[in-house]
Amino acid sequence: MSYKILDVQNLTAGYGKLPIIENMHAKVDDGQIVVIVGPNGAGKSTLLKSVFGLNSRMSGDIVFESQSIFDAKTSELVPMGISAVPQSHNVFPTLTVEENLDVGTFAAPPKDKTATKAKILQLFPDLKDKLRQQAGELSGGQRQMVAVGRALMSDPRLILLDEPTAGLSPAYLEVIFDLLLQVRDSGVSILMVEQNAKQALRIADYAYVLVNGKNAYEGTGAELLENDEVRKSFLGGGAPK
Ligand SMILES: Nc1ncnc2c1ncn2[C@@H]1O[C@H](COP(=O)(O)OP(=O)(O)OP(=O)(O)O)[C@@H](O)[C@H]1O
Repeated sequence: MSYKILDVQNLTAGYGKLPIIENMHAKVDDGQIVVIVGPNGAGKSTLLKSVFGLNSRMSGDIVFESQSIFDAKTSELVPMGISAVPQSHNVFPTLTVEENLDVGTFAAPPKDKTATKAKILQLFPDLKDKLRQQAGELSGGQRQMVAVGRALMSDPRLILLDEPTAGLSPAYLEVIFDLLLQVRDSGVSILMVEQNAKQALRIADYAYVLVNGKNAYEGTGAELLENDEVRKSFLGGGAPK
């Protein structure tokens, strides 16, 4: 099977000369949500940073839409169709919601900014009447919508999300995951790191468990939720729900 969107092959990457992830693989196909889970410090964020050109890629390859991006800089990746949402500080609190969305067009202007913004507001209707409000005044969940919305403003085909539900209440968690399903169904593939592993696996088309910088398990979200070892070691035990 060929992977149309992203193919991370045998990747070793880290910071300076220190490797954190080693010989790792991960793939994202068209229209998929792919989730990376694993213990603290496993290297999940490091993988996302490597794909987005934010740290040292040492060996292996990263292929986006059949083209190697192993040596590409972040500033080149956004116009190619990759966007990212960092884990924290991901909105400009003193800018309005609309200004935050507009920032997302700076690195790669969409073909039709008005149409792209309208599409995003259709996905996140909660933001419609808050366009002139400062992003810092919004709830955590709404801020997360702004951050994802901003990433979508460059019309990406792949977005990288680092713990989109970090710090959110359990009620909001479901809201954000539902929205991500809608984003996927709108034609944008998602590679996402998540601490709320059980819930994230429920929406995952495919998932990888990363341990100590190496691939440990992989499968569809449903397969991993039913895997006894994965459940015991990474999902807090208990029967699948
Ligand atoms: N900028 C950096 N420079 C040096 N080492 C780093 C840097 N960022 C992260 N590390 C190290 O890389 C390792 C993996 O960190 P990473 O943030 O990728 O893990 P993670 O799986 O995302 O963890 P968490 O779930 O806690 O966010 C850790 O040992 C961390 O200390």
